[in-house]
Amino acid sequence: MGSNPKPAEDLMGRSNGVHFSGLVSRDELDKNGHREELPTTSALENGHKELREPFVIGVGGGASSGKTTVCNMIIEQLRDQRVVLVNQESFYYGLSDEELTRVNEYNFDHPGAFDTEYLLTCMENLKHGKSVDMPNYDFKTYKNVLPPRKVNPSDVIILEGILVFHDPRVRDLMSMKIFVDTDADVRLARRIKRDTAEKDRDIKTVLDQYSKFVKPAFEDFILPTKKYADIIIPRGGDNHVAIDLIVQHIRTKLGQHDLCKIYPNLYVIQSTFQIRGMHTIIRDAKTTTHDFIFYADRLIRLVVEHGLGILPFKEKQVITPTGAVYTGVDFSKRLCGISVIRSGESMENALRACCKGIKIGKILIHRSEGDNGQQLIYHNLPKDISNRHVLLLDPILGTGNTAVQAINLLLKKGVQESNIIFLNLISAPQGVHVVCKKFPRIKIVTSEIELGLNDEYRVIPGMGEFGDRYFGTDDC
Ligand SMILES: O=P(O)(O)OC[C@H]1O[C@H](OP(=O)(O)OP(=O)(O)O)[C@H](O)[C@@H]1O
Ligand SMILES: O=c1cc[nH]c(=O)[nH]1
Repeated sequence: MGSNPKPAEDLMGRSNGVHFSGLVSRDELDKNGHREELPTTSALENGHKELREPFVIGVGGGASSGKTTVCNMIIEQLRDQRVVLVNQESFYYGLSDEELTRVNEYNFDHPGAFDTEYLLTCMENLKHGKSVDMPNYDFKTYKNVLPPRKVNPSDVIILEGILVFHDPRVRDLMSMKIFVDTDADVRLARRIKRDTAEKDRDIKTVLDQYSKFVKPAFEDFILPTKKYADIIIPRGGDNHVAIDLIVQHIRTKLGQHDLCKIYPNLYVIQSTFQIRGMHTIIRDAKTTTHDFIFYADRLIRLVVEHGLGILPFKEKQVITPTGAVYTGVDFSKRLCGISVIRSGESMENALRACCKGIKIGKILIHRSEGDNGQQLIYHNLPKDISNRHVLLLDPILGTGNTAVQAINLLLKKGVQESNIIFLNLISAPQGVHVVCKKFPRIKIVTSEIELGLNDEYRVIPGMGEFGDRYFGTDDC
């Protein structure tokens, strides 16, 4: 089996010399302005090589074998990871006018029906941390339509399609290859049901297409790729045991690079769709100040509660109104908050709302351009700070230089390193490394770990200048 597309006549299921002349190639899309430039800002382009490579999963198998269900189940179970799904079908070549007149004779199950070169480019870019413009193939018009779908790099990339294991170059990008193996009669029954209900086709047309293209293509091109699979899932999405095992394996693989494994004092709050939703809003450049404050406050409250949750505790027993004994814990008493002016001040209200009457001090550090221009300008700290647990408040951990200055001051004032809990909304891996290496006993609590920093030491993807967005000074 070769990776070269067959000539056009095979795609049309005949040998009458029809050519691909009318097909829209990816290059033409470029020339016609159908595709935007790839963004230049990406973590890897900026040389942050310690970023982990995404885990690329290929999910192949015959048409209607249950690949989509398998992918959805994996995505659902990996909900705390960034996962992006790439469909091979998005890379169908658009049909020429000539081909459109005899669409029933076009072989959509042939490897040559896909623009594998562009698929490869997109996958390579995603794998190397770059965003891509995914083509938008329209199944009604059989054409590529605008706009393309912008896809950002993720921790996990799933490439799904009937022929994703056909080209060795695409296979080589995959960390795991899954073949969904479903009996031919089940696949045919599903196809008849789907095409008659959703595509308004009659049974005869469906069966004709099946015997002319789908079945031979399965035998000639799809089934032979089964041997490349690391895992073969019989019964597709019905096989919950297989999917649980796959997800566990992916988690283990991702965990090998997990900052939390390297630094046990780093706490990333457990993600939920609510938390992802709040992040989606505050990261969106179009979000209004009002909404930014609302959702940043919600997230900050979660981070603050999580931070309070790792304070030491003493056991305490109380008598409930029923006269029974309840064995619980007593809150830590000697606490204070220290906010890094000005973004850290956005976290004070949440801390006050959780800890009645808590003392809050402030530190002002001037962050000049670049990555090491920090200068301590002002501080106002509780006099007895050395006897307290300190919740250090700053929503952004970027290079870590501001945090290092702030923590050095706290240590100089006699605070024990192990009594400092640094609360962030988002943390760049670079900042985590800097802070955790220098102060191995402090604890960091954050709601998301970022991809990295750009050339200007801004967090990527980040949320821009937090202080300006929160305090409404971004138009000044
Ligand atoms: O880890 P670093 O690279 O040092 O960056 C993080 C610092 O940058 C932000 O403050 P900024 O200087 O934007 O000031 P602001 O809070 O007054 O807006 C943030 O609140 C941190 O204090
Ligand atoms: O991306 C960044 C970096 C530092 N401070 C911010 O507010 N945003």
